[in-house]
Amino acid sequence: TTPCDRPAPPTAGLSHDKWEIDPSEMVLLEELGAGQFGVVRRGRWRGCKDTAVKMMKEGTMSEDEFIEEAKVMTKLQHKNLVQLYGVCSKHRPIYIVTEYMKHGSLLNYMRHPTHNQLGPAVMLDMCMQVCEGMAYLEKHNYIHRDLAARNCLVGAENVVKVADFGLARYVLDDQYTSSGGAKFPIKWAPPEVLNYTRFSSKSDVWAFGVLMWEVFTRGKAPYGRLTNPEVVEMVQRGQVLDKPSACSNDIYNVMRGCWRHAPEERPAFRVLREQLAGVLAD
Ligand SMILES: CNC(=O)Nc1cc(-c2cccc(-n3cnc4cc(C(C)(C)C)ccc4c3=O)c2C)cn(C)c1=O
Repeated sequence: TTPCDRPAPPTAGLSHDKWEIDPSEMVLLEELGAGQFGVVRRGRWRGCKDTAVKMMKEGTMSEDEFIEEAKVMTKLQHKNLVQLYGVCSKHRPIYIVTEYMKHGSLLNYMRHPTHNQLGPAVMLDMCMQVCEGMAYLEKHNYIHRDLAARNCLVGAENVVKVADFGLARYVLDDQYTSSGGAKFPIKWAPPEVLNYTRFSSKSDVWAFGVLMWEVFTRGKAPYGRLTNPEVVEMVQRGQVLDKPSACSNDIYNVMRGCWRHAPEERPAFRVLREQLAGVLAD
């Protein structure tokens, strides 16, 4: 039998005993795109397991710290998290090997004309799936730090999973890491992150509210063409995003709860899950 028929290892890793993946068992296929760390390609492990392989461009990531953290990340396993299978760290560039999601990013999926017909029920279900994955991270005291529709991925049957959780900590580009940098995700950041870069699961909740807005506007850019300084000014003043037309008042009230100025006033993901379930039922 092909190795994929072997019973799955008790852990998420691709091999039975370690997170170190043997690159000779990985066939690299087409390029999927480029992210913060360089090129990502589809891969085939041991001839049958679909994977995505991030090939870490030199100087983009603090690699040793990440390799240490990878052991923790591979233990985070949930149906709405993109599974980290392991790393190839014995050569340069190092590879980060994860589960493959065939429809790509949630943002592009929502913007795609054929998915533009997705109704509010499907949109709400997608938000609920992201919420489930985030509630799991919250339970494990794990902060994403860059939750947005672009950092979620879509698989078969509208399955949505949260990707690249925690990786922001290992980015070396200070255009991305400093709140004044051009690549800092200002439009997904709450006041305490804008002012003190104080990340928490409650700052992930703020970002989740913006992700809900992205989903219900079918992939619009939050705050339109406003510049980052203009958005910072608006958010400090307590002004929040308007209700998307595809969104009911109940759903918009859930979003607004995520945008309360004080982090402790925002609902935890485990509470958001109940709120969204309540709306689903209506
Ligand atoms: C058609 N199907 C697909 O394309 N599937 C897939 C595309 C990607 C993919 C392709 C290119 C770039 C990126 N990408 C994007 N943003 C990133 C952002 C960060 C942070 C640190 C800024 C959050 C880190 C890494 C990345 C990153 O690797 C991804 C996730 C990953 N996976 C697992 C797929 O199944």
